[in-house]
Amino acid sequence: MAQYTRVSGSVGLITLQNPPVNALSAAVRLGIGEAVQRALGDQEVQSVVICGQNGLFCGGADIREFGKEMTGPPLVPMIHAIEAATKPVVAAIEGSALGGGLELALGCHYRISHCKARLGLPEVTLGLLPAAGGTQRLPRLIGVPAALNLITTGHHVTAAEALQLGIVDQVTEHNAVDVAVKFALSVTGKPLHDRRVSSLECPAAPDLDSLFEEAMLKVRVACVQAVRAAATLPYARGMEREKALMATLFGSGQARALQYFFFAQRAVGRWSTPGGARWDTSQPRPVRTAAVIGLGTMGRGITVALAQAGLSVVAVETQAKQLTEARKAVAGMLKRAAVRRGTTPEPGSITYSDQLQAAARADLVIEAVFEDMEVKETLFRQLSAVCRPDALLCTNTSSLDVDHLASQTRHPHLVLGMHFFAPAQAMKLLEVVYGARSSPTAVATAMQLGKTMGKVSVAVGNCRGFAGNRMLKRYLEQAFFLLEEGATPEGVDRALEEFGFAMGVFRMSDLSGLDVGWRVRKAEGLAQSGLTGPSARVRQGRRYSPLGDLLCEHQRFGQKSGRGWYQYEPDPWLHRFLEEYRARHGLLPRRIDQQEVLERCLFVLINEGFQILEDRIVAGPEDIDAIYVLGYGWPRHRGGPMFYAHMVGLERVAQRLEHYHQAHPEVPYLQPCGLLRRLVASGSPPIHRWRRAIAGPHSQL
Ligand SMILES: CCC/C=C/C(=O)SCCNC(=O)CCNC(=O)[C@H](O)C(C)(C)COP(=O)([O-])OP(=O)([O-])OC[C@H]1O[C@@H](n2cnc3c(N)ncnc32)[C@H](O)[C@@H]1OP(=O)([O-])[O-]
Repeated sequence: MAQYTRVSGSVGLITLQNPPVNALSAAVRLGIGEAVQRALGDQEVQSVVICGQNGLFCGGADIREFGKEMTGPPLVPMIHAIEAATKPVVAAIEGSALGGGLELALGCHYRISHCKARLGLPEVTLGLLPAAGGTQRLPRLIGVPAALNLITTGHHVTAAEALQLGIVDQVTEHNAVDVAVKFALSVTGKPLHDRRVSSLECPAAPDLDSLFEEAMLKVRVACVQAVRAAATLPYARGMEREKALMATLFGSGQARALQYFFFAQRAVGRWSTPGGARWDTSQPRPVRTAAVIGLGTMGRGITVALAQAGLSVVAVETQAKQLTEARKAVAGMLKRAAVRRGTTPEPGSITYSDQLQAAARADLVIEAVFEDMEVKETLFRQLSAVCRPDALLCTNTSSLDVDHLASQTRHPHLVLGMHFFAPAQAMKLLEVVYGARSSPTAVATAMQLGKTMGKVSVAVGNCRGFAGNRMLKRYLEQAFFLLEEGATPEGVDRALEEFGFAMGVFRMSDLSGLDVGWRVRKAEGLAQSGLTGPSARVRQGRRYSPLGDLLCEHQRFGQKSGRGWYQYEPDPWLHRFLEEYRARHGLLPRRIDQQEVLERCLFVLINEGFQILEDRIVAGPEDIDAIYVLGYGWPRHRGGPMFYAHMVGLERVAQRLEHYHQAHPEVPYLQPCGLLRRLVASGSPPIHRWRRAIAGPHSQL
């Protein structure tokens, strides 16, 4: 909706009203159109101001309407009508003017922005282009190079940057609506022709062709083609081109996946646990001081993330040398981040200590010591004695049992996992792992703290590997099996990288270090050296590949040792090693195509995702997708593993898993899990219905 009032005698004020972000829904478009007509027809009104309620101009088109049949008046003619108005129209931009919101403002004759506002055309991040005149008006207003940059990256700019670029006419520290009303009074009666952006000539830029060619290479082809139309065609033909290009994008799988993921990231904030704790009934506690115990790579990153979020941090490391190094490294990270942001580093909110006692007054403690249960058990007992009785005690373990650690403390309801991803100061994902006894307040507090640190927090139940690493294990396992059967690391990685992963599984393992997993497998009794014959490839009655262990026995730990699955210097060793390994175990190599690589690696991971949903480790498929896109490099334009399964079709996923299970009966995880089978049997409902379908006693399956 849009509210119309008259203010200061002669200014028609139109306020967009559609909480929370004043998205341009059908009702809002209708409301704006009617209000504009009213203002233009009102004899008393000399000028018009458009603003949004609650300090936010407009978050753009209503993404929830995408993919549904269009209702209500379209956006483009409405913006045209505003631009064609014979009374000056001023946009008062507060909060955000994004996508269709900025395009609406570009249709106005003047733009006044509050200094804290952010502006941008993020459509490309949703697989779309700014098709409400954005690709035609923005280049005419600020020139092709700057417009191309904003449109093809989707980056937001600050009000100050927008002023410098020429997107807005004035920036104010005061109430932008009041300033815009005064401004509207001052421009009453002034000619409007050269204020209509669509009638401007696109400013000439040298060497436009090479600019477009370069931008084309950056893939955002449709956006580039549309902006090229602005530079080369009259406005009306440019608009036709924009519309045609948008039509090709609108129904694409990529756009659907990106829009799904936009909402998935937000859906994970509405967490719930099988015990009945929920985001809307659990109150987080304020956290002002946090302690980090253990200042290795993870501890340092966590310290930086907490300090950047404005908390006081007590950083504890008992080894003197490590403490000195950490202090230097943290200062360096904070400095580099400040330079990137164009600010100065915050004055020290971090205190360092080599004594655990220093954590005594912290509201929350995150331990990031060596991944070893005995070390962590001892630490939790000590923390429980040293810290405040109401302090939250969190572990950054990536796989150890949170319930067991909780049982070492006096207040197990205050113990949680906070599983960060490296580098912890940069990665957007946080798994908040609740144990059987974790209190709703503890979960809410950790979830909120993650958000304060700018992360997407996902609530996950306690199980081996939690959600992300539990699924990863199955994916890695299939990759090893494929090598045994004849594939090469290059071939597997190529298939995954062409699918969209930034790095294939072997390249990724080399980067993170092969010895880490080896140590875990040794502790679990899986990695055993010297085994020969059939028993070498079987553990706990299931197929097991010792390839990763053998590589480590040859001191190939990945990039850190100069070689792993790849040879970082000329070295035919690995292929010979694989041939000998296959011969030793009587494995006949065969040609493995890309389809098999993808299906075996990805469908087994998806199958484990369904098992995790069935075990109620996470509340919905969005949780898994957020974890995989933000923490494990799953290509965002494919929405996440569970959305991908929905796109491929559950029946096909189940059939292919069944097929591979028949070929490899010794790998039980290839068998479609119960939930996947039941979803298929109930007609493969779309992904937004899975949550309801899974929900315990009311299950519809
Ligand atoms: C021809 C067409 C051409 C134009 C195309 C476009 O404009 S494409 C659009 C281009 N625009 C964009 O891509 C901008 C997307 N939006 C944003 O970047 C941010 O929301 C923000 C910066 C506006 C506010 O940040 P913040 O941290 O204050 O808030 P938050 O992010 O937590 O969101 C709060 C709630 O609002 C919901 N919601 C948000 N936007 C939309 C929407 N457009 N629609 C519907 N819903 C939307 C969001 O799901 C959440 O709902 P929940 O979970 O509470 O049910």
